[in-house]
Amino acid sequence: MTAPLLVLDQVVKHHPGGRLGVGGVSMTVAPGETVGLVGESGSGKSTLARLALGLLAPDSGTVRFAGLDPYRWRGRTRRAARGRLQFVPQHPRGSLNPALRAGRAVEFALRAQGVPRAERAERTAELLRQVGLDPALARRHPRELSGGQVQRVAVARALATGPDLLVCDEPTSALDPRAQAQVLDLLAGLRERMGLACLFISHDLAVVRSLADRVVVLRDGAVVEQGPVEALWARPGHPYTRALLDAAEPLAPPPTARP
Ligand SMILES: Nc1ncnc2c1ncn2[C@@H]1O[C@H](COP(=O)(O)OP(=O)(O)OP(=O)(O)O)[C@@H](O)[C@H]1O
Repeated sequence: MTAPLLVLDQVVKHHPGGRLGVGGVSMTVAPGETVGLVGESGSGKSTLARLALGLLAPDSGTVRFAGLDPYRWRGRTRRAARGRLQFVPQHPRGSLNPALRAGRAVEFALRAQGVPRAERAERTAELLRQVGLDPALARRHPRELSGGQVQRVAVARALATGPDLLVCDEPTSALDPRAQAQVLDLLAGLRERMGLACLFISHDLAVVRSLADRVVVLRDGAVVEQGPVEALWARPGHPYTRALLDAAEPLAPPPTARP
């Protein structure tokens, strides 16, 4: 069996003030696998994402990406490993500099990876095409792009470093249904074409069902249940999962299915 890319083992994290973020979480993401992380607001999803990305240190337990502790990456290891693990945020407008044209955001990511200046414009155009955007949009500022287009730029920027795993924290929840369906299609396509693994965080179970291979259900910082997506939908083993499923809205139809 292939070794998992991301491993969390008995991870505990309290926030300042003593509030529990996650309390003993163990989970994995295998190469090429999409794992949905679901749970109500405050269940610990974002805390877990930040631990996985090495932005927070666990109080106890271990986090490993490709066998290394992402919180302790330094120097050259950091640059190489950081490129393999990328983040797609909920509000990409907030993570793109409003003063910079969209293409520059992607170029900066390429520069950080040591891509020579002469190659950056062409690589940027390639990446924008890869996420379904016209490379001419590279010249626009974020305010001149739709929410869905900005999110695609954020994905292009994440792809610039050649990642093995994307951590996506509610990447579609700020989008209208049409843009949401397009970004979900994009992520599904990246998995098919590039074998990209994804830790996909969402409170929206219909979205998770459409994308994930496996689901991890968090409640109050603990995993109440995890398993393959269809098995979990057919036979939720925990009343909390059942309640989440009962409360789930059906996913809006993809744009092509609309009149
Ligand atoms: N920086 C912080 N300081 C103090 N407490 C925090 C901090 N970040 C998160 N928490 C607390 O940790 C718990 C888990 O929060 P977290 O943001 O991880 O949950 P979540 O499932 O991502 O929620 P949401 O869906 O609302 O984003 C919550 O009780 C939250 O109030």
